Amino acid sequence: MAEEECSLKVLLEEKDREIAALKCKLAQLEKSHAPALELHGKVTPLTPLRAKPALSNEDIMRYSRQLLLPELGVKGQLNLSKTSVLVVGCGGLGCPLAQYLAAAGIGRLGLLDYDEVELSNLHRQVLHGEENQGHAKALSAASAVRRLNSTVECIPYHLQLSPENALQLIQQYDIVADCSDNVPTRYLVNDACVLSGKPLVSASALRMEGQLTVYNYRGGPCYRCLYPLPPPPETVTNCSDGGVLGVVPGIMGCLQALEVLKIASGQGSSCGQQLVMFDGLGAKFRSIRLRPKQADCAVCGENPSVTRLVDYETFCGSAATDKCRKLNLLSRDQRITVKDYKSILDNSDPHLLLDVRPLVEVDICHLPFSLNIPLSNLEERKSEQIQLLQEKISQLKQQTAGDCRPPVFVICKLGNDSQKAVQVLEKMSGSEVDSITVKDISGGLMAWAQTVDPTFPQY
Ligand SMILES: Nc1ncnc2c1ncn2[C@@H]1O[C@H](COP(=O)(O)OP(=O)(O)OP(=O)(O)O)[C@@H](O)[C@H]1O
Ligand SMILES: [Zn+2]
Repeated sequence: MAEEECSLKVLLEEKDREIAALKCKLAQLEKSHAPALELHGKVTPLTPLRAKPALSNEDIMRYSRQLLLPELGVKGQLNLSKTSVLVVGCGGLGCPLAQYLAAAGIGRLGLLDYDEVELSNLHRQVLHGEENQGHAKALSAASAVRRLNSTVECIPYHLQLSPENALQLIQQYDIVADCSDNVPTRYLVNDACVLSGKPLVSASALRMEGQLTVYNYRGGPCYRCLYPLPPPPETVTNCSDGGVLGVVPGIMGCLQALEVLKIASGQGSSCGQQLVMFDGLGAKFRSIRLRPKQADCAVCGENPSVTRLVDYETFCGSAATDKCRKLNLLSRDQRITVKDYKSILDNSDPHLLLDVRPLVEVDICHLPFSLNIPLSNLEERKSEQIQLLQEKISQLKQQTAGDCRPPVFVICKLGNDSQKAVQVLEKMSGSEVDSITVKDISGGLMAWAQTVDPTFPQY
């Protein structure tokens, strides 16, 4: 009996290995298909969507619960089946949006994203699973959508929407949904929608709040009518900086799906000149009426200056991805690498390590012996915190008798806030803080985790 059990165990282990090898092969195959899809997205024009003459018995069963709605009915359902929607971004908003559009029987769904699935996406990007990590989001979302409703035509685009491809793509769809997370892409999608005459269902979500508007719809304003100029890049916070509770983009993505379905079915959206605001903390929705289309709008106005797509990264002063937002505020001699800092630790050289992240991030992980004063408190010159810093510096001075400008190293998550903190500290005068050598640790704690200590958590 024991022998049988043992050989069964060996067999199972062997099968597990086979399954793992097959999964690995599948992942490689999916990856190798991505460039082909990218090309497909760029060059191949789509065939027009054919209207279904009538609902099949299977359609009637599948959509029966929504067919019963007088607001939709058979006519509305047939309208859905002949509508195509381009989803820009398959992240926190795009996943629930695509899921509900597919479930409701939209005719064609274009799923566009340049990025790959990461573990930190899974709490909100609910079409992707653990096994999709490292895979193209567009492909992962497409296969989840196909599993849900194989009658929906689904076209993944593993590429970045850019001024070179946006018009060609957007012109092929009836409705566009902006589910991206950066300002240049918002202007790009807006302008491409205005120039192609497509309604744009746009939403955003951050922390515990969300917003939704439909632009360029039935004579209503476009995004530029309301925001003629981009915000200064340093005032823009994204989910990887500010955090977001997964269900909040879930709610906003569902609201986007609702507006798309209303437009596609023929019922129409009421958000064409309206901003819907969701406050997750207070569990409240608020709607405000927006100003109308502006005659002097640069793209949809009477004498537009934007008549073709422009360089949106230059216009906004920031990148169209949130991947490489690295500031360069200091000179070389004001910065050290994480490896340099490791040698300082190894040599036990006296110094002070100042961590300028918010407390909530310090609670996630931190280096031992660091002093935490958030950048915002330094900027506001919070007296208690400055006093604490001064005390630590005078202790350091006692340790480093003879060194009149002892070293203070500043660290944060990615090395952007720490540079700002160095500038703030250098401007402080007339105090202990005045007589230090202050340097930024380049790349911050994430560089520390990647190059010095792989056991240090990344977030
Ligand atoms: N110009 C663009 N072209 C294609 N996809 C885009 C573009 N701009 C943004 N996106 C995609 O939009 C999605 C936005 O979703 P979300 O903010 O939830 O995700 P994220 O960038 O993965 O998050 P995090 O900031 O936590 O890394 C991302 O998947 C991003 O790759
Ligand atoms: Zn406008």
